[in-house]
Amino acid sequence: MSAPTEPDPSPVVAPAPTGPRRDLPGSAFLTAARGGTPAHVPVWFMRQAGRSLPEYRRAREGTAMLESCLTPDLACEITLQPVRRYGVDAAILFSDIVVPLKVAGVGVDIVAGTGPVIDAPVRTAADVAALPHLDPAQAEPVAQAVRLLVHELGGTPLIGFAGAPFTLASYLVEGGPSRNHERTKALMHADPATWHALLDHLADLTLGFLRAQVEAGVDAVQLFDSWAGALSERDYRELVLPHSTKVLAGLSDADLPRIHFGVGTGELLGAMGEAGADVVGVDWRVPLDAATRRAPGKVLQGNLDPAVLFAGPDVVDREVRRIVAEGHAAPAHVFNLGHGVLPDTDPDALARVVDLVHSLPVRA
Ligand SMILES: Cc1c2[nH]c(c1CCC(=O)O)Cc1[nH]c(c(CCC(=O)O)c1C)Cc1[nH]c(c(CCC(=O)O)c1C)Cc1[nH]c(c(C)c1CCC(=O)O)C2
Repeated sequence: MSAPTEPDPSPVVAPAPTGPRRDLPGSAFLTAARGGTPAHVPVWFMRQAGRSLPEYRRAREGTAMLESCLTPDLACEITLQPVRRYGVDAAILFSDIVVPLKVAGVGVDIVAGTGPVIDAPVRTAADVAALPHLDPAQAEPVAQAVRLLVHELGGTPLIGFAGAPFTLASYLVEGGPSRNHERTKALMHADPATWHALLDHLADLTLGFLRAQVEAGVDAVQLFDSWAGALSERDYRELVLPHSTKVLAGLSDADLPRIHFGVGTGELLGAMGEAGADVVGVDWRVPLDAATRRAPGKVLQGNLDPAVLFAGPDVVDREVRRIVAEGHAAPAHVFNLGHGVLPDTDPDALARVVDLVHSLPVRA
């Protein structure tokens, strides 16, 4: 008879961050994200820092994407650019969802115009077992950028973020961006034990990366499960939700708003809210008054189609007014796009959106 085996010790999660978080009672973003009534409808944009801004293109000249993310002064400057230009109600840390993989030692690069590319895709149990863990010290350049930003931002809150386990797994398994996620779905269905081991590993990595940001002083976090909309609700609930729940639950003691976002997730809005988010991000496919019925009790974030910004000021004006009015059905609303700013977007179109959102009523 074999000796009883020790139970597998679950990875030790760092203790709750105890440092004082900034108190920003005047922040419209934090008030709305907590379900309160802000002085105006808060607005920020996913990918507000990036190629649509000439000052970003100048700052990035000659520096590779991941190197920019890991250079605290540069990451700080790029994060501040859209706050200065637009007067948005929140900054989002300039980083990328593959940064924690990179600093942990996974071979990954971001190829301009393509996205993240992985040197050695992860497809077997042995590949999963060989994945490195994240030592919090490896996140130091990111923590340093957060500390610089908290100092520079004054009353504007800073949103930290990470990629959710499924979206990270899709890049790792496919080896790069994928339209159909076929290798990822093959692994999850053909070898669920390896799949769950992979997602559990990524949940720990993501949580460790978010906690490093929280300890450095971010005021809210967003978990990007950008590609979750590729899944049926049934598969999402069985194969993904427990792992995203682990990440969001691991931050519950930090007392900050947690946003959960994906694209094409109309069918998943309820489940994504159940994962433990305070705020659910909605793309442009579902109007906010319908979204609030699918994710009852959740603050909503969204949901202007980023392509509408190319349709001229009258169309944008009409769409912004419609979205703010539909947002009145939710407990609170944070205005945003339904996905990231497209690189050819005219910054003046975004500036007009900010001014218009700020002028519209918070309640019906
Ligand atoms: C899926 C995903 C990635 N990265 C991210 C996601 C989740 C959000 C989403 O769904 O868009 C998250 C991300 N990436 C970036 C941010 C910056 C913060 C912000 O929102 O302003 C955030 C929040 C910077 C970036 N991340 C990237 C850029 C462009 C790089 C450049 O300027 O050359 C930026 C500003 C690169 C990147 N990184 C990724 C892609 C698909 C790309 C685009 C590839 C390209 O078109 O060149 C992976």
